[in-house]
Amino acid sequence: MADITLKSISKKFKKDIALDNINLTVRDKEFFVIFGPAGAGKTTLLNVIAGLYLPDYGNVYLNGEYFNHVEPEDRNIAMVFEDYALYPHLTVFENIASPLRSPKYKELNEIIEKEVTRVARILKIDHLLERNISELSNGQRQRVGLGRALVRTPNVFLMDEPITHLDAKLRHQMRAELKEMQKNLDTTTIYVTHDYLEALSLGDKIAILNEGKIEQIGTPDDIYYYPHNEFVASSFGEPEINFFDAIITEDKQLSIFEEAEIQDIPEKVKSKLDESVRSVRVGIRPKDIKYSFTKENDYSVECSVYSFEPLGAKAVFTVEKDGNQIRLVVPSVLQIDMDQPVYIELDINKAMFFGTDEINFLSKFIKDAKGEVVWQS
Ligand SMILES: Nc1ncnc2c1ncn2[C@@H]1O[C@H](COP(=O)(O)OP(=O)(O)OP(=O)(O)O)[C@@H](O)[C@H]1O
Repeated sequence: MADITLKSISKKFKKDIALDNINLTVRDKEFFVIFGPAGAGKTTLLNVIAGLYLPDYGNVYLNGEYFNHVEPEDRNIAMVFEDYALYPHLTVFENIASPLRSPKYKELNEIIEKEVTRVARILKIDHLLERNISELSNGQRQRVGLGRALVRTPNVFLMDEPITHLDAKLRHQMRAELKEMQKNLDTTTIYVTHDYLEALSLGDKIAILNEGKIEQIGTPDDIYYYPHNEFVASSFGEPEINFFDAIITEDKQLSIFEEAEIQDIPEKVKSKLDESVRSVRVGIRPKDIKYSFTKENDYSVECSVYSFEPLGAKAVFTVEKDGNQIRLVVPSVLQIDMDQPVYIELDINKAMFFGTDEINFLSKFIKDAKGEVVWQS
């Protein structure tokens, strides 16, 4: 069993703050995803957990025990990196077996045989064991890299973008396989990615990191449906969510476009709106905007066509209103005349409401006695 807790972790490189007061707990057997853009601090965080970097401030605990002073090689943590440095002159079997032959783990041949076969089966490379690394595809090499980490039954797996280099089709396949593999492994895993689909599909929990700070921690549903702020909402979803400035009227109704009818605010949002709130930001995902080519009701507004980008069965249709671009998802068979007017209607029941400070009115978080944000799961 292995759970990991980070308390108030901060790390600087000269003047660059890579991690800024990180607090999180990864529970035993959880698949915990760390998601964030380039330079967010994801790899630094893994290195702190692995013991490769000492934090400037804060503590790491394993199963509640203070862990900062434990040397990396004594942590029993296995790391899988994006560039899986394999031994090119050895077979797949020998590559996977290599950690078990190291002086630290020196295992009997019989045990090595059993373990390598077990891992190779999980990764579906058992038919490749006698091949040389040079005879493998990139995807197969990636699996050998994973196999080499899996063979050790560590306390924790740390995976740093392990499938980023694969082409889209293979990545999709590996994503499904990683998920299946995780069920069989039963080992706490911390997985770094900047791919939001990977985060949503693999994570039991996701922590969103941005400029060294945690923006939100939650289940994939929490993150997608209750993003804590505009940064999180924009990071999950393709095409990106649309934001509108809107006015709350005296009788608590919503006005987004001057020429459209004001609308009722969904009850659950209304009850959270303070009397003094007069302006909000409304976030609506592209799939939640209806379109038509004739005006159908008083809630729709006229826009002009900006662009039409077919992507297989679906297309991204961008329209323009008062100089702002609004993204919609439509079937790609739609015939669009660039000069025709288009009417859009926002599905307010699917909208997210953010304050002018970009914080979502409905996201689940509380503040502790010190005023620090504590995420509810
Ligand atoms: N060894 C180092 N020396 C100096 N600065 C560093 C070092 N490692 C990371 N940084 C800086 O710390 C910040 C966080 O880097 P980190 O590699 O952790 O981000 P990341 O989220 O993993 O990014 P990416 O997705 O691009 O790998 C960046 O500003 C980076 O330039």
